[in-house]
This record gives sequence, C-alpha cells and structure tokens, in this order.
Amino acid sequence: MAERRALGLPARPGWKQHRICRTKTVGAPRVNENTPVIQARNLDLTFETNDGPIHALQDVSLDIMKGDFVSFIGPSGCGKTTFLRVIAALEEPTGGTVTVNGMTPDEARRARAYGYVFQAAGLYPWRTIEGNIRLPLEIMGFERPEMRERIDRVLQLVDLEGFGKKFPWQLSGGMQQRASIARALAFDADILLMDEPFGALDEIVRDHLNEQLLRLWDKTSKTIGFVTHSIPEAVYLSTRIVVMSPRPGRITDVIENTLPRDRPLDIRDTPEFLEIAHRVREGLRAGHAYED
Ligand SMILES: Nc1ncnc2c1ncn2[C@@H]1O[C@H](COP(=O)(O)OP(=O)(O)OP(=O)(O)O)[C@@H](O)[C@H]1O
Repeated sequence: MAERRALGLPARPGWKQHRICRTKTVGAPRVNENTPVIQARNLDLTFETNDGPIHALQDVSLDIMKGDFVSFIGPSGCGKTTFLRVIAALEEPTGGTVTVNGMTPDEARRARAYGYVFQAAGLYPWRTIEGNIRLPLEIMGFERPEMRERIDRVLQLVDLEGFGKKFPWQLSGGMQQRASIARALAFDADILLMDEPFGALDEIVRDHLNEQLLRLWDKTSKTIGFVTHSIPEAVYLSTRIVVMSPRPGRITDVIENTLPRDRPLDIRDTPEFLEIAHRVREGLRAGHAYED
C-alpha cells in the first residue's frame, strides 16, 4: 500500500490514505543552490512491536545536496530502508525533522518531488511496459500527447526502446528493473530514491545496470539516494557513502568519494577505488565492534 502511494497510485478501497492530488505540481520547491535538497536533523524512529520497541533510527542527521549520489550501506536492520521511507513519507519519524526540497516529506510526495524504485520491480503483469509507466501519469492527469512523449523519453533513457509493447514476463529480471526505473523517472522528479534495486540480479547484469545508472545520473543531474549491501556498488556509484550501524540504526561515517565522475567499470581495480572500499569496510567493522 505504501509502495502504491510512493508510485502515485491510489490506495486500495478501505485503506486509510492521504488524498492523492491529481495536479502535476503542488507547491514550488523552496530551495536555492546552497540549500540541501534533502535535510535530516536528529531523526529518530522507534517501531512499537509486540516484542517491544525497535529503535530503527537514532539521531540521524544528513544533508544531501543537489546532484549528489548518496549510497546508504550497512548490515541488515541498520535502518537504511527506514531512512529512505521517512524521506519518502512512507514512515513517520518519532523525533527530529526531514525536509525535501524545503517541504515536509508529505508535501514533497504530493509535489512529485521524487521517484521511488523498490527492491522488486513491482510491475503489473497484466499491463505492458508502457502501460506500467503510463499508470501513475494517468493518475496524475497528464494529457495523452505528453504521456506519449514522457514514455518514449524514459524508455530511451533506460535503453528499452522497442520494448514498450511487451509484458513484464517477456523481459529479463534486469530489463524489468530498468522498466521500474523508467516508471520512477516518468514524473521527471529531480530526486530518485532507490532501495537496493539491483540486489536480486546476477553480477554481470548488475555491473551493466550500474554503468547505465551512472550514465543516466550524469545525463539528468538528478539527486539520488541509493540503498545497497555491496561495497563495490556503493563506491562505484556514489559521490558520498553513508555507513550505518544497527541497534539502534545510526550513521557511523560519511565518506566523500574522490573518484572522478567518469568511471569505467575497471576503475574498481585501481588503488584509489580499493582505498575507498577499504575505508567503507573499516567503517562497517567499527559499527559492528561498537555492539560487542
Ligand atoms: N514496519 C515495521 N515494524 C516494525 N519494525 C520494523 C518495521 N520496519 C522496519 N522495522 C525494523 O526496523 C529495523 C530497521 O529496518 P530496515 O528495514 O530499515 O533495515 P535495513 O538496514 O534496510 O535492512 P535490510 O538491509 O535487511 O533491508 C529492523 O530491525 C526492522 O526489523
């Protein structure tokens, strides 16, 4: 249900929901060049469960600037997904604040400030690839010619020209994930939130999609928040790597990536790359040691 909201789709009947706004934009971004696109201050989130409270986020503060590619890495349960979901207004923090383009997360969701890509492609099997991409655009009330233009543009961006009339089951897992990215890009939001989008894919496909994503980021200058378990993926893609640690979920290190923006895959064999990867690994280890 929350996933449907993030895609701009209506909740199923009977679900408590925020009203879906059908206009294209509600409220202009209230930021200038020097203001962070995403700003989290002392975020706290405790889930109340039958087994007691779970402190998923503790005192999380972070600024993400326009055009940043920020990866979140850390062991299972350290709050990576929860943090992304708070930014996307899919979870309500129990403390602290977060702004997206100067708005509350909920205002930002209504203003279509971000696209969200989930771990699984989550395409509707009875709709074609085009139909899947078109669905949120229909709900948002775009005119037909504009929908057509947007669908063609995003299919081209993710290298799926000619596949619009296919159904999801006719595409490989990697292509389905690209279609899911195309759907998130169709609103043309400046921010893309991606929750471990390539986790289920094999290494070769993942490498290819990493390259494509980097190219897409370069072409579109979007701001990207990206959850991953993979150190090489985080180092290859990001401008900054946020290392997190569990129980309670918190940020333990923020690593600036000094690699050039132009990154062929074999940059992963260079001493510079390995040095940054080493620092990420040390950060992850330190987070674990803290628990013992
Ligand atoms: N809706 C929820 N209700 C209760 N507990 C939750 C809920 N969502 C997440 N949690 C708990 O909060 C903690 C952080 O979860 P989260 O999914 O954010 O971690 P993660 O770092 O993304 O993990 P993974 O890498 O396994 O996806 C975990 O202990 C998880 O069990």
